[in-house]
Amino acid sequence: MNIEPRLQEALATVQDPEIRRPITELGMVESASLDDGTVRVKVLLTIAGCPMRSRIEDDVKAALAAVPGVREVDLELGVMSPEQRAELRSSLVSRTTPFSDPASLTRVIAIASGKGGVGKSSLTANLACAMAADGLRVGLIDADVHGFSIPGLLGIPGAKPTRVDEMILPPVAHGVKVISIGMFVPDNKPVIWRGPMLHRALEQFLTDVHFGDIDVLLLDLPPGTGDIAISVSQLLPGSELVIVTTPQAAAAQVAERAGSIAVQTGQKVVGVIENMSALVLPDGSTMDIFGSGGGADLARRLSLVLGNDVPLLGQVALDPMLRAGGDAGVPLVLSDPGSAAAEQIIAMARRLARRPRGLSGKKLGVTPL
Ligand SMILES: Nc1ncnc2c1ncn2[C@@H]1O[C@H](COP(=O)(O)OP(=O)(O)OP(=O)(O)O)[C@@H](O)[C@H]1O
Repeated sequence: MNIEPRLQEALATVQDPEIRRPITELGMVESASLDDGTVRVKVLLTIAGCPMRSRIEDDVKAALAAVPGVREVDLELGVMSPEQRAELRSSLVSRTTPFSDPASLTRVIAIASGKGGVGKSSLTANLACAMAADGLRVGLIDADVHGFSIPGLLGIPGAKPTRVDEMILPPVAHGVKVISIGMFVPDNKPVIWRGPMLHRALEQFLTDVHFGDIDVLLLDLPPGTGDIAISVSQLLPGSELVIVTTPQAAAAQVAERAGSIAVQTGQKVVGVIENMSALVLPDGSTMDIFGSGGGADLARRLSLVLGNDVPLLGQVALDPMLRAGGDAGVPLVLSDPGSAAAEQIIAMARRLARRPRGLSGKKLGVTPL
């Protein structure tokens, strides 16, 4: 198809909001021509009833209207044929788990905890948003199969992924591509799957969900050392672990077990986060509701057990606003980035995402002359 360069250029600025690639690259522009100030353009949606229809419509019209000499935009919307969809799918999806490829440059970080309720999901949601706000391309898998809460924490409780045949497009919240097992079970029903089913579900997330090129993939693991933690280590052998604990000694002891699985799985524990640290009272004094020292203690013990330095990445104070941000679906790092708890999380997000990475063994995609 021959499209005038000026129109082609304008249309290339329009992205499919879910796939996040220019519509010109996705075969969505069937035709476009300029005649006496009027552009006639036909755009093909990936599926009938595409939820992004009006957004694409608006973006195409705005992009073309800005081309000098264009007075009117006559936009026709169509739907891709099954063959066109198959072509799009094969250009986007690899049937293997892309993140397990040793050449993948996506950093995969699984957030784990020993006990439940220590704030692992809240921190994962905040870390993901902090990274995205920093300009990184971020994916987030809510693998907390029995206690999935990420969609709610990110303000998209009822969101469903768009399916294009076998390809699954993750909803985007606050710039983060999110997929959760909760998006596939109707009416908040409990997930009663065990081992092999969970493994298969995770595998499907990793192969069929189109995250595209992302810098970081975060996984919110269930608490403890169950099936999912093992599956993550098998499906993503290069993944790293962050362990969340409270300052309480008993919680840190349970968390040590979650971190110690790295001895068996060969994963690297890249740090400990202490959450629910001292509450700052209105008069400026502090109160250690859950005791103190658990994070530093856990980091020290894991360093001994694993034989490498496991740092305490940071301490996040108990902060009612952090809880309120989760309830409202707007993580604290976005609603009040200047608060002490948000600053801690933002600093940890930078530390985790911006670590220099060893490139040994990775294909760089360049050929020396
Ligand atoms: N730093 C904090 N200050 C105040 N409230 C917090 C903080 N961190 C987490 N919370 C609150 O504690 C509760 C538990 O947090 P969250 O659901 O994130 O824990 P979790 O470890 O993911 O639990 P589970 O794995 O069992 O689902 C939530 O109500 C959350 O809003």
